[in-house]
Amino acid sequence: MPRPVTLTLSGAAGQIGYSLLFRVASGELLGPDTPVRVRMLERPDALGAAEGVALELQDAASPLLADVAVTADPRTAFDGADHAILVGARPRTAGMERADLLEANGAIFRTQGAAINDVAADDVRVLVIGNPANTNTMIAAAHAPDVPADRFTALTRLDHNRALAQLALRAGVSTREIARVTVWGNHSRTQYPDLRHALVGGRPALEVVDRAWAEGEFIETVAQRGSAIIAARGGSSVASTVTAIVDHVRLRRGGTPPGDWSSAGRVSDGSYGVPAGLVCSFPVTAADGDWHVVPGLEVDAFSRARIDASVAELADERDAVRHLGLL
Ligand SMILES: NC(=O)C1=CN([C@@H]2O[C@H](COP(=O)(O)OP(=O)(O)OC[C@H]3O[C@@H](n4cnc5c(N)ncnc54)[C@H](O)[C@@H]3O)[C@@H](O)[C@H]2O)C=CC1
Ligand SMILES: O=C([O-])CC(=O)C(=O)O
Repeated sequence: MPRPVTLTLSGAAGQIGYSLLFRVASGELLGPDTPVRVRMLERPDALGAAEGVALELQDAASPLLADVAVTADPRTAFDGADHAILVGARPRTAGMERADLLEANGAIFRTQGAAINDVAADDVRVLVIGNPANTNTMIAAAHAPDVPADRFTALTRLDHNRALAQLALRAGVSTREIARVTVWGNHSRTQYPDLRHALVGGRPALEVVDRAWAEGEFIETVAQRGSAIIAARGGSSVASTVTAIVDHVRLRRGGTPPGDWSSAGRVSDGSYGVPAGLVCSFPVTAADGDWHVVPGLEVDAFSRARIDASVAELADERDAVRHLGLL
């Protein structure tokens, strides 16, 4: 057996945490031969619930679970972390303005970023799920100056999977037949799911589905899927989010298939005209355990306008958190 890796999960007693931990125990996230030390980070008032999840995790009797611990202290939780999955966030409640949400979550991600900087393993990889995911990632990375910025990603694989599924339904094919879908921008309604470079059975997607659908209904369906799930279920996506987390981590570690790519929110280095420092979803390949932005894709006027609109929202969020002193 290889040495155990340490995985720290914030929000471990929440819906996503409750489901994800059992995918860790089964070996789906980190592989069937990797023992894991799980560190569950929760708010003080949810420690009891987190302890209950830890008891259930023990009852999974997984040979891969080397150790499970629960804490409300970020510095204890991230000590030696190889993988940090940041799910815990303050949800928007009645009467909260957008700025209140940014402020409450900004404070959480500032503290956690600083703790990761100080005590996590040197090669830590950080995946942020808690919303607003892109801006939370930017704040965490900004407070971890000793950790290379490209070790931080915001989850947009859920949006990517939603795009794959909608295209597969429209084209009447399996998602296995589809490659090179991209989600650009913010994990919000302004995101741009892009079929310009996508392939269906090796053919350009825009020769298989009609352009009006690709530029209209498709984008709206994918971008508003989170809201549609909330309206239908009375709660936000959980199982599909966990599936996307598993996809993201497995692809990063195992590599994206030749000729295909995924999407992930990355600290921009200025690629595709996205201002450096913003955390924007890009097309990405994985090799040797790292994500790389796919270079050199043509961006036509339609795509440019869509990307710019989502990037403008990211810049607004950055300005708001700067104003709050969180950057
Ligand atoms: N990026 C994406 O694709 C998606 C993001 N999300 C976001 O993921 C987040 C979590 O969703 P759920 O698990 O369904 O919510 P939830 O409310 O069931 O769980 C959140 C958990 O985080 C904990 N928490 C809050 N502040 C914390 C802190 N400072 N430290 C540690 N734990 C803390 C809470 O006590 C709670 O147990 C939400 O922000 C949601 O909007 C959800 C679906 C998709
Ligand atoms: O809006 C939410 O809280 C859930 C979410 O991010 C999504 O389903 O994409």
